Amino acid sequence: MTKLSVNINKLATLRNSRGGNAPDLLKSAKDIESFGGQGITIHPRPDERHIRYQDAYDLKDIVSTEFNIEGNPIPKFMEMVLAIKPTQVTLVPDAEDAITSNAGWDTIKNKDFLIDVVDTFKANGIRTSIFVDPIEEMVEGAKEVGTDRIELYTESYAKSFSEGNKKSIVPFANAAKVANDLGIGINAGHDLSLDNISFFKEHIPNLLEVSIGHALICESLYLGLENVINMYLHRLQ
Ligand SMILES: CC(=O)[C@@H](O)[C@H](O)COP(=O)(O)O
Ligand SMILES: NCC(=O)COP(=O)(O)O
Repeated sequence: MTKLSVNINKLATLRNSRGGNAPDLLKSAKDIESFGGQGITIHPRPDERHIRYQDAYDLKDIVSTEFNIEGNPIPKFMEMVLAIKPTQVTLVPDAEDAITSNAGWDTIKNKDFLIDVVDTFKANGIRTSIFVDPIEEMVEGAKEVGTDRIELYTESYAKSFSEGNKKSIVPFANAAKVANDLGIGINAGHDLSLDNISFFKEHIPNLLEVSIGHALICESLYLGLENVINMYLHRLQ
């Protein structure tokens, strides 16, 4: 079974657009869990345009499933994650002005830096995951760094799949084989959706977790949040 971690960044974006507290992020997180979500993911960015650092602290006592915090391990981010001690931290190399995540780590060039960061989080009992493109050398580099898991950056798969090209799964299946051979856990995320999730899961053995936000919230506008979560759970069995 693959766990579904619901990324609630988009709910924070909606809330922030009016400056009040609707939708109530803490209530939404609890509701998502009661609808069957097996984790809550947030990705605070330095400009706090959606999830704010304070949201992360407030969610600490609310999330009772797996809490996954994603971001670039700048000092402010590291301090926050170490104070909250979520289930998992996912390291993403985003530039400050990135609209959304747009690349995985070069785990070879950044080896020493990542070893320090991963060691720090693991010493504090926090599971680590490193966001990588589906490149076999980057998965091998992640192993060298000592991370518990990788998160496969799935935008290229999602884009090609929507254009009818299913061959884009190949690099992901190859990267997953390397990860499985090396004993690293596999997560995945970015632009996964009700349309493309089943094919992805079918081809990635031992897919432990997917984090999904943008498409899931878009789909919920038409189908309802509880219904959509259950549609994902059905596809991830
Ligand atoms: C790592 C990843 O792919 C997601 O966390 C994605 O970056 C969500 O961030 P935004 O909601 O800011 O697009
Ligand atoms: N790690 C990926 C994530 O949390 C959600 O990405 P998206 O579904 O919003 O593209």
